[in-house]
Amino acid sequence: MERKEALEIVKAQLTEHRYVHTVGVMETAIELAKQYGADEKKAELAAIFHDYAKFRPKEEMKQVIVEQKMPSELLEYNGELWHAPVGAFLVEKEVGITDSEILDAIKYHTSGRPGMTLLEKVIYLADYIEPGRHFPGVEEVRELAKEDLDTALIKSVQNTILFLMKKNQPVFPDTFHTYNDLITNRRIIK
Ligand SMILES: Nc1ncnc2c1ncn2[C@@H]1O[C@H](COP(=O)(O)OP(=O)(O)O)[C@@H](O)[C@H]1O
Ligand SMILES: [Fe+2]
Repeated sequence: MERKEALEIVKAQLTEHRYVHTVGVMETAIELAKQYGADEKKAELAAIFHDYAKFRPKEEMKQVIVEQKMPSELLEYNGELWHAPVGAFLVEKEVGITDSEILDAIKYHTSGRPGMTLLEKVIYLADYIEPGRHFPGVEEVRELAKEDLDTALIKSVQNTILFLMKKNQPVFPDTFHTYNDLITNRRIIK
């Protein structure tokens, strides 16, 4: 699918603000893909559609999670997590994208998962550091992303966990597992 068509499709699903964010993620994801050797076209499409389901009603997302037999544990945690797996499902069903690497990058863009693929890492990180993001710690992660993908990813996952914990919010465990996986495998390499 061409970029223009993909952007038109997703624009209809998003607010203007979220659309601008999406274009930022797209540009950042392509840059990261170039830098770290991921598939640029897949990065482009995964980025464009990563927040496809962001504004679906909570009830609709809940229904998809139940009907598609996604982990029911998701329903016990922040509803903000749901748009990622539900988005992957709807992008296949409604947009017709069938590439499993693209769909998985959408599916895991919020929680991460142990054993993330290169493309999944690129999308997670691009979502975190795109130029429209302004929050404490983002500049440090932008700098790390210039040097090493996993180091930047670890920092962004740590920041996300710390952010939730400081607000006394529950943390969906996949994000802890992502952190443990990244930090453990990095130690083996070093
Ligand atoms: N492990 C987690 N447990 C609970 N909430 C999480 C977890 N990881 C991320 N979130 C929350 O999910 C929300 C959406 O995250 P994300 O999809 O990365 O960004 P965006 O808001 O751009 O869609 C954020 O508010 C974040 O704090
Ligand atoms: Fe998102």
